[in-house]
Amino acid sequence: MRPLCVILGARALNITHGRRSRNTGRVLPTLTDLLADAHVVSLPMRVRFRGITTREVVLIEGPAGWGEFGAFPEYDDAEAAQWLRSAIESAWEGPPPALRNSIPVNATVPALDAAQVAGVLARFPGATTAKVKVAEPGQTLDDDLQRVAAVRELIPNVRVDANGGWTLDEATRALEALTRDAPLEYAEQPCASVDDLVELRRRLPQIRIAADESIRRADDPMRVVRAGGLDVAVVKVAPLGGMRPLLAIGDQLGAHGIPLVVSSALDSAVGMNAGLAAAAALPELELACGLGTGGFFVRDVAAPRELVAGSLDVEPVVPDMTAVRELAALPEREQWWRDRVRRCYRLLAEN
Ligand SMILES: O=C(O)CCC(=O)c1ccccc1C(=O)O
Ligand SMILES: [Mg+2]
Repeated sequence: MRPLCVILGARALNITHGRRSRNTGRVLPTLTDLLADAHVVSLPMRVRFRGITTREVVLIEGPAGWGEFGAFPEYDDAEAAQWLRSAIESAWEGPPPALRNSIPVNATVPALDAAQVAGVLARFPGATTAKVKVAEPGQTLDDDLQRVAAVRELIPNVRVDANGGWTLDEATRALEALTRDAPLEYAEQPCASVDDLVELRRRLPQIRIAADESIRRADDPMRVVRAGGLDVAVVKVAPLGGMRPLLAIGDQLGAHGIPLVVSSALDSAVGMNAGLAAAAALPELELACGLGTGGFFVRDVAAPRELVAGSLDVEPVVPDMTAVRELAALPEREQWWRDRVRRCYRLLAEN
């Protein structure tokens, strides 16, 4: 009788507390517990975004709530492990203390025809800032100019996101053209390299430059800051390893006087909880966040969050288990994600 109690007790302890890493101070559950309540879902999208039309993520339930693991499929395990760390933080530690309960978000406009712009913006009621994708492979500067003009007719405050798609000279020409009739709030990742961002800021001192990939995909997210490559920092919870790591980087950016924009990685309603919680915990928030992409899904794992006067409520949502079942990924995709969780978990357990 007695040994059995000890075994059950130890297991219960694992489920509720996991193990706290001596190096990082963060909680690591057992792999068994991590996979016990993991659900792989495939969410159909209304529009092509980042070249994809369905978004697959793993939802993980832990003692503190739900977390999401959705590292983009082409990312290697070392990079994806940060996203798993983030999912574990949400499910085993929960959100940091909130300083606000509602977050203003930007409308996000994919690289569509100008004629489709009004339809997209209709999904962002009350938004006063729009982020427009530009520099899409296969499109021209003229396509970008027409799309941005169509957006400005409905939402004058526009930021653009090139996802590093321009060379230095292309960026210079494009941003001059895009600011001929009206200013841009900022230009997000116009070029891929930090050196080009630095030089672009020197060439176009009147246009604010934001860094996204130079933060989220860098070994050292502060390098672009030290180099002087940005005016605004776009930060995402999962690639930075969680809400608390995001807040720690936010502290450092704040010390440099750089404002933050918390943005989604095309997260499901569960992943969006973490983005909203991180934005709610920032000491300062002056710019609209990129957390309004939930409307891109035909169906999400919870009822869509309503945008009220351009803002989203911070209150976490829990997945609707009927939706989770109906949105379940195909068996081979489920296996692929579970294997990826195992590999990334091993990387986390080593550190
Ligand atoms: O910031 C937004 O408005 C939406 C999020 C977004 O654009 C995005 C979503 C998934 C992957 C990359 C990006 C990006 O900012 O480049
Ligand atoms: Mg971006």
